[in-house]
Amino acid sequence: MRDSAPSTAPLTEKTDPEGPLQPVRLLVLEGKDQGRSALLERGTAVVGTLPSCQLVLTDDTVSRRHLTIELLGASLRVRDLGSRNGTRYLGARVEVVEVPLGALVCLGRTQLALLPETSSTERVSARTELAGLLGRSLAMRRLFTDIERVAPTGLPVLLQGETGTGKEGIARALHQLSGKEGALRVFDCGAVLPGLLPGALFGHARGAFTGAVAEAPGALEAAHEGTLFLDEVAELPLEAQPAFLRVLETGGFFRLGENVERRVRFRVIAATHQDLQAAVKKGSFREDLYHRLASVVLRAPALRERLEDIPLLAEHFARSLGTSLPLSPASLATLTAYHWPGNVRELRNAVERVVSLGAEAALPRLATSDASRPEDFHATRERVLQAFERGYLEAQLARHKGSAAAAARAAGLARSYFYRLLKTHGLVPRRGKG
Ligand SMILES: Nc1ncnc2c1ncn2[C@@H]1O[C@H](COP(=O)(O)OP(=O)(O)OP(=O)(O)O)[C@@H](O)[C@H]1O
Repeated sequence: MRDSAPSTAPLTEKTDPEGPLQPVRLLVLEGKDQGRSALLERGTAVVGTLPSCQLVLTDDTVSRRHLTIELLGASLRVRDLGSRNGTRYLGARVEVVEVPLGALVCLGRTQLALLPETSSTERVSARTELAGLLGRSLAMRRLFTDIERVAPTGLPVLLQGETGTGKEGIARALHQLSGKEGALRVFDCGAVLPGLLPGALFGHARGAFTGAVAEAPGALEAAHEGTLFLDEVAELPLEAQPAFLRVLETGGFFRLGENVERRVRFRVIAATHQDLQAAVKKGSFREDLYHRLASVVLRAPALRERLEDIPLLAEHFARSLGTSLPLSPASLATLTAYHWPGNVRELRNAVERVVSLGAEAALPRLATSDASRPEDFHATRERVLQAFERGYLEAQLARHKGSAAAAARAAGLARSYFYRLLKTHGLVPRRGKG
């Protein structure tokens, strides 16, 4: 059989209905062999510590022939070869799993990225944390590289991304790594009434408007020599936009009710979850201001595009609540199958619920509330089932002290079927306990 007896030479090329096979780079992101890589152009590659493998690793948590990776076209099939420490995908131990291009797979302590060769591997950072931002996924590692490159330039940055994806965190990281002496000043354009916004941004003189009993500086002055983070920038009223563009271009501005020009120097980072170019087309956002703000555009990826980050973030949030979060494979599968419309913020809330209510009470709400996810049914089903089966079998075996016969009885399954399931998941009942 081709998969169970992989050779080190490329195997027969497959024709795939989804198009020609594109080469994939197997790149070690974490572990003893970090940076080591191999190109898979066709067929199947074996990864392990034996010199005959296509990708040879020296990590002693990796087996001699640990797994195979088969090129299928738009996806890859990863098959564990009965390794000692197992193969993990999205936190769950897997035997055979079909993964998309760009997936991360763990072999013991080694983390392997399966990258389309066309995408630049040089942009992938080796770190999993940057200035308070956590991320293990490729999307976040690429973002880390971009942040490190852009931070010291002082260029305006436009952050785009859904709500809760961490745009403010990215702005803080850019500021922290910029070397600027001044502070980071957050100004949320959506949180101030449009009529009060110019005063809050530019400051005002005494008596500039009813209630202005004393003069006050605005956010611009507070950001002097630092960074102004303009959140929800699409909400900046059209009337305030020319004056704001002017301060970005010349550094000069007027407080409301004053005719003496003041000068400031700051870096601007703007963020929005809206399509700002569409707002330009619609006429609610000035095109010249858009171009000024969008010198560099960084995208904060949605959580469902970086499922590999979920275990890391969940543990982080649990730690910050002073506890730990041992998630069962089934809980992890629920978390990775969910659509996360509220992104990392919603994950943080879910972890809080798990910590106070327990996974059984908190997680089904996610599993049933996700009617909106239209895609990836088969992959999701496969993932959830695999993780559930394994978690269930492990728990039954543990409860019955390793006796497969007793566990099968308790589960209401035929013993032969139970054994087949154990074999599929690479689980071994305790010797003599059948
Ligand atoms: N990569 C990350 N690592 C650690 N924490 C994160 C990360 N991304 C987001 N968070 C956390 O998730 C929460 C939401 O993040 P943040 O407020 O930065 O999102 P946002 O994109 O600015 O949201 P909004 O568009 O609603 O303003 C915060 O508690 C933040 O600390």
